[in-house]
Amino acid sequence: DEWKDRGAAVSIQRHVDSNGNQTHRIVKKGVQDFSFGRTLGEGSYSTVLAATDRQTLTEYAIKVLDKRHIIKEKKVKYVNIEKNTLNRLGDHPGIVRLYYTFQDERSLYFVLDLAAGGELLGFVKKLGSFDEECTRFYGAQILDAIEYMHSKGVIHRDLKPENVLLDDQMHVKITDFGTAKILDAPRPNRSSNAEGRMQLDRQEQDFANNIGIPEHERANSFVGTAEYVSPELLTDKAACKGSDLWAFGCIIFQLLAGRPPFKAGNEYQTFQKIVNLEYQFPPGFPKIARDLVERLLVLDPTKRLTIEHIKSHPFFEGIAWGKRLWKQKAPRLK
Ligand SMILES: Nc1ncnc2c1ncn2[C@@H]1O[C@H](COP(=O)(O)OP(=O)(O)OP(=O)(O)O)[C@@H](O)[C@H]1O
Ligand SMILES: O=C(O)[C@@H]1CCC(=O)N(CCc2ccc(Cl)cc2)[C@H]1c1ccccc1Cl
Repeated sequence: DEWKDRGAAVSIQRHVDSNGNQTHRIVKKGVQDFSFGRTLGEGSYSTVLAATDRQTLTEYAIKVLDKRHIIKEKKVKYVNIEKNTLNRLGDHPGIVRLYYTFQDERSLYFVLDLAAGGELLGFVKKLGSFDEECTRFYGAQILDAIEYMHSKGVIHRDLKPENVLLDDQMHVKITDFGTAKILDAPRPNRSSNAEGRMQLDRQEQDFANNIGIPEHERANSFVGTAEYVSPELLTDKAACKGSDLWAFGCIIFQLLAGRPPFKAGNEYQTFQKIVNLEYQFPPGFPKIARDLVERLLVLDPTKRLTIEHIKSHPFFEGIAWGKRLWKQKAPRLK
């Protein structure tokens, strides 16, 4: 049997030799242990390939990062954040799991759950919008995963339909934790401003300093995705757990309306709409969903609904939270 230390590429195999003596073999997974298949997608610094473990025939998605490119683009810290965050979030059905990492001279490899269904965004675009039942199911799975992340002290900070993947059962698998924030225990020397909010971390400071500067001219700033960025991140305060719930509100709106609430000609105009809370519901937007969204898209993060309140909101009436949510069949997207 194998004992896997997740996040490392090591597995220890218990072995009994012919004289019945028990021995242990340290087995390090590497490129040779997998046969690589089709390209699932490309990121700015990565390529994601389907791959099969030659021994167990298990299928994975392997994210391959080019070291030279990462170093050139000064993204080494994102790689470490992604790895450390995924290692912390290893035990939830709604979050892409990291099984191994290994490297060779040119690349870093992350062996992840295969989300064979692709991106939720693809389905929203294909169908135009979701009906209430589908929005309720996918919203509930996304919220359940957010609750787990927050319970582990992780803020995603870039939640959007592109980062909500789907597995072969069409269940949610959230990915892309390179820009996540790990809420480490407040260090004694960390000051916090009036409302006791954590001070900006470097990424947020970078971002705050670069608002309005076109991406290509920014000096290494952290960029969430304009349409889903929360107002507190724009008015140069630190992101908080409420920032993920702002993005959640935007996602619920988008699933039902077929477009995000805040969208303008360019990023800067989108930011203006966000900080001025300038958005309209399309005619026919369901009333109870409207009530939920209005209580999430609130400028003051401390005034947004908490996860507990969202779960008991009438919009989620009938949802069985917890394990059952992940056992049931996904409603057919139509
Ligand atoms: N676990 C996975 N299973 C299946 N497909 C995946 C998986 N992870 C990523 N992908 C696909 O691969 C593509 C690249 O993902 P990756 O995380 O490398 O970059 P990205 O985050 O999309 O881009 P960027 O790095 O610019 O933010 C994505 O479009 C995604 O749809
Ligand atoms: O943190 C770890 O698990 C190891 C520690 C040993 C090690 O050398 N690496 C790679 C460090 C690294 C990060 C970025 C670049 Cl561009 C190059 C090397 C780390 C690593 C290995 C494989 C995949 C990801 C990472 Cl961060």
